[in-house]
Amino acid sequence: MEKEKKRAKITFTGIRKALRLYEYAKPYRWQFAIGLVMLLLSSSASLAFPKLLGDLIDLGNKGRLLAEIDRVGLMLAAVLVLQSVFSYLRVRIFVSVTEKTLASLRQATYSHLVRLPMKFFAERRVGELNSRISSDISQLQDLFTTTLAEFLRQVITIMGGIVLLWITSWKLTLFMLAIVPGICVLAVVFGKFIRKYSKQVQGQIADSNTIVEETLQGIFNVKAFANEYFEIGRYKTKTDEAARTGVKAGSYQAAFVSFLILGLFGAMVAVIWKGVMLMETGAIEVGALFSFILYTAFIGGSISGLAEIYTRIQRALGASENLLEIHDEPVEDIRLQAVTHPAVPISGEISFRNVSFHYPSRKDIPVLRDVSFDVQPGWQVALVGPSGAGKSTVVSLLLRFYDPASGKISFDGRDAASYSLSELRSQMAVVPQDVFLFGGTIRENIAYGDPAASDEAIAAAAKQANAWEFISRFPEGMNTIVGERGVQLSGGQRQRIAIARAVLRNPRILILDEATSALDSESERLVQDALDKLMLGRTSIVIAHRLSTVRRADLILVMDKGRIVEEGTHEELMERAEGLYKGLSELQFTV
Ligand SMILES: Nc1ncnc2c1ncn2[C@@H]1O[C@H](COP(=O)(O)OP(=O)(O)OP(=O)(O)O)[C@@H](O)[C@H]1O
Repeated sequence: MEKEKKRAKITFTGIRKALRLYEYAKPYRWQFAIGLVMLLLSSSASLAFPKLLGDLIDLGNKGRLLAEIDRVGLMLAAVLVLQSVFSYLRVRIFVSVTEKTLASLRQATYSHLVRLPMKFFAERRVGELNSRISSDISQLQDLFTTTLAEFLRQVITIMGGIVLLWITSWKLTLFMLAIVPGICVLAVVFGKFIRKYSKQVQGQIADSNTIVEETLQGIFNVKAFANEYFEIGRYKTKTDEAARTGVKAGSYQAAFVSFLILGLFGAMVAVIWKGVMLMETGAIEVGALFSFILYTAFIGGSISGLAEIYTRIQRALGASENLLEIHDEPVEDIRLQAVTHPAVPISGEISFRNVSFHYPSRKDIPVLRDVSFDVQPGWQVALVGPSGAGKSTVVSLLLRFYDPASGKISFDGRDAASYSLSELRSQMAVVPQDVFLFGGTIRENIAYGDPAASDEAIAAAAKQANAWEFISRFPEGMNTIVGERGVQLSGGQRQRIAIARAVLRNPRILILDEATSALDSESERLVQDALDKLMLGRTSIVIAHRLSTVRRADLILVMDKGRIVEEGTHEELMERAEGLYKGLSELQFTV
């Protein structure tokens, strides 16, 4: 339903909206204008053809062919040369304008996309966003390089053709115009009908591509669950559906083609019939009739081409609407350069005052209820509690991925909302449970903590994170490529890289999501030791699963169903006979 509405809107406001994309072409508008002039010249040159050929026939008819053939032949050759030169320039200019425009559109879309708030990504699928950047922009490429030029060429051919026809014989022109526009209107209506189907096929193909992408991204899970059959079935359903719609669209397309053939050839026959009748009365000569028929063919061809172009323009409008939807989403206030010296350095004091929160996608389910706590600079705070209690949500709010629905979060006594997002986040570092490594080298992955860091600083961070020892054992050392998502490294090694990243960042607040899966004891010792060094002298908020972490914490916040149900140190909480903490600690937090 929602999609239907969007399609209908394309016709009315689509063009005006899409013109906003003109902004990206603006720097090249003069180049584009020259391209348009070239287009005008090459189209006009092609219009001279039928006229010159008609002249040639008339000359032959009057027996003056030998005397004049060189003149007409030379003119035809000149027209040919001009047309090819103009066309060459037009294509070159249009392609260059398009490539530059689309590059800046791609850059603007991407830079907008990555600055969108978490809420946006939580509600959308990666495949869908991917296709916005790739296929929607390619649709526009088509529009700028060929469709628009074709459209203008056809319009010039139709208008210029009609003017030239009128000069040759207005009677015959009127007769032709009585037939052809009717066919034109029918063709447009028919084209519009077909467009509906091709859009549907496109959507279904996009859906099936999302399945491929998700399956490949989650191939580990697919295989582990032996769910290949399920994915194959899902893909089959979608592609069969697309094929069915495609076949249906194809049968309409076929009917459309035969309609055009019948209509256009029928019109041609009628024009010849009428022309020959006029020739009998001496109103038109044979050469002129010949060029008249050629012009009519040109015009007919252009009109039928227009229907196809109409469809392509509509498709491009749909694509630009999709893109503009991303551009219309409000971005977070993110600075586009590294924050080296924050204007307002924070000390690491944190306070939550009566914070309540629900995720924007599930407004009726409260996730945090009236959460209040205070953290002094340098404290180690452990968040514990059963799964779904809201621990990760507290961290998300701390990072300001979301804003609380009510209540206040402050850093150093100042409202979190009053800090610039980039500055605030630049003073925090996260060591997540599931470490994400990019497909580059180990050095690049560590440098993600501070892209401007020197090689020495990166090596020092690796050493402090107890990662140096295994990195130096690789023949390529720091330049070792980690596979996609770091599959070539063990869990413990990945964690130490993430720790090195955080060391390099030198944050005031460290956020740590402890791994639930047990590492072997040696690896565990190395990771723990690296973390201990990292936590020293900064505030750390740990989603804790290990008893050793909680024992040492300055403050333990025990969460359950979105509330803080107990708080204090390990000793204090163990004194509560019936406490949730006591119960959890007996399970050793390995939930
Ligand atoms: N992006 C989201 N949109 C909607 N609801 C969410 C989202 N993320 C989490 N939730 C819900 O919020 C609640 C708290 O989730 P949260 O991840 O904070 O719990 P947690 O204590 O960290 O759990 P775990 O220990 O299992 O990671 C859960 O009920 C969860 O379903």
